[in-house]
Order: sequence, then C-alpha cells, then structure tokens
Amino acid sequence: MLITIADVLPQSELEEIRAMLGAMRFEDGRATAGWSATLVKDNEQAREGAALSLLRERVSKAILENEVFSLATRPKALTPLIFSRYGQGKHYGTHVDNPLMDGIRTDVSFTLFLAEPDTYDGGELVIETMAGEEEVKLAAGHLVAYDSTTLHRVAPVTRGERLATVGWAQSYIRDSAKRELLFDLETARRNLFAQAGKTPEFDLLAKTGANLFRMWAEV
Ligand SMILES: O=C(O)CCC(=O)C(=O)O
Ligand SMILES: [Fe+2]
Repeated sequence: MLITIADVLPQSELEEIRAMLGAMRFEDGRATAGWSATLVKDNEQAREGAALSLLRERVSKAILENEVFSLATRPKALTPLIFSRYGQGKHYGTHVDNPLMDGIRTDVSFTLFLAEPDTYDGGELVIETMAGEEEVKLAAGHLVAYDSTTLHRVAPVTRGERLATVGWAQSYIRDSAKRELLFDLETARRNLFAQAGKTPEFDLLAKTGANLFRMWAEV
C-alpha cells in the first residue's frame, strides 16, 4: 500500500524544525548506506548529536501519534529517523531498502517532507509499482508511506534544497496485503459507526477486524 497523510506536522512546528536543521551539521549520506546503495546515494544527513536526538524524538512522536499512520502501518517499532538534505544536483538512485535496519525488520518506508515544494525543483520520490512509476512530492508536513519491498529513487534536485526526514517501521502485520485489508475494514467500520452508530453489523466488523489482527500479529 502507498498512502499519503496530510499534516503530520503543523506549519508552526515546521518553521522551528527547519531552523533547528539549519543550525545542525550534515555529513555525506553514504556513511549510513549499504555497499550497493553507496553506488547511487548522493545526499547529506544530519550528524549524530544531542540536537539530532531531540529532533528525532519530537518528530517520531508526531508520526506515531498520527492515527492514519498508525492504522495504515500498524507499527511495532520505528528506526531512528534520518534527516536528509538534497542541494542542487543531489539525488538517490534506484535501490531497495535493507531488510533489517537498527535491529528491526523494515516493512514500511516513509518520507516526511520538510521543505515546501515551491522552494525546490526535482527531488520527487519515485516509487516503482506494478502500475508504473509513482512520483511523490508533497507539501511540507505531509508524509508518504510505502512498502519497503519496492524499488525507488529520489530524482535529482535542480533548484533549491529538499529537506525531508525518512524512517522505517516494523509492522505487527508483515504482509502488505493483510495490512491493507485491516485498514479497509477499520475504515468501513468507522464510516458505518458515523452513519448508523453501534449496530450489530458494526459489532461484527469490530469482531472480524480484531480477530484477523490477533490471527496475523507478530509480537
Ligand atoms: O528521501 C526520500 O524520500 C527517500 C530516501 C530513501 O529512499 C532512503 O533513504 O532509503
Ligand atoms: Fe530508500
């Protein structure tokens, strides 16, 4: 499933986060790439330190508290976030993400855009799907989550600077098709509740959703 989620971070926080990033030191992104990714990765990332730890904590909390993110990915754990910067000419060529990172299995990859799209050209996240290439470039504060199993790339930036934070979730539900099924069922259940309240049909959907989760969850 590929899903975009609006307003994971509000406008007021974005300005402060961009200012914090502006004061931080960045290093070559190849420092954290596997050997084949170093062939294609050409960006910069915020360096480890107290400021990065604080920022990570704050943004991870906002992501995990987002209800749509939680229902779409069913996160068991997140990797430490990477804050990346792509100046002019920077890009990240086609690759698949490592299956394990920081001790967790990567089921879902996500990018939270931090720069407004009219401040830079290029820098689209391009994801290869069975239906063709999906280009994603979102407003600052919006997030895209997609299966870590996909090939994807970041197109070269040709003007300005692309700022984003990226991370990975291990899901309680390993299989993407099952995650989508649970997401649809929960959406239907909530819509039914909004229309008709707590009917017997609502209870049956609640039972089915909970019991499928119990059947599939890896804890
Ligand atoms: O910056 C992005 O949107 C994605 C970066 C990426 O693919 C990665 O770090 O593995
Ligand atoms: Fe990636």
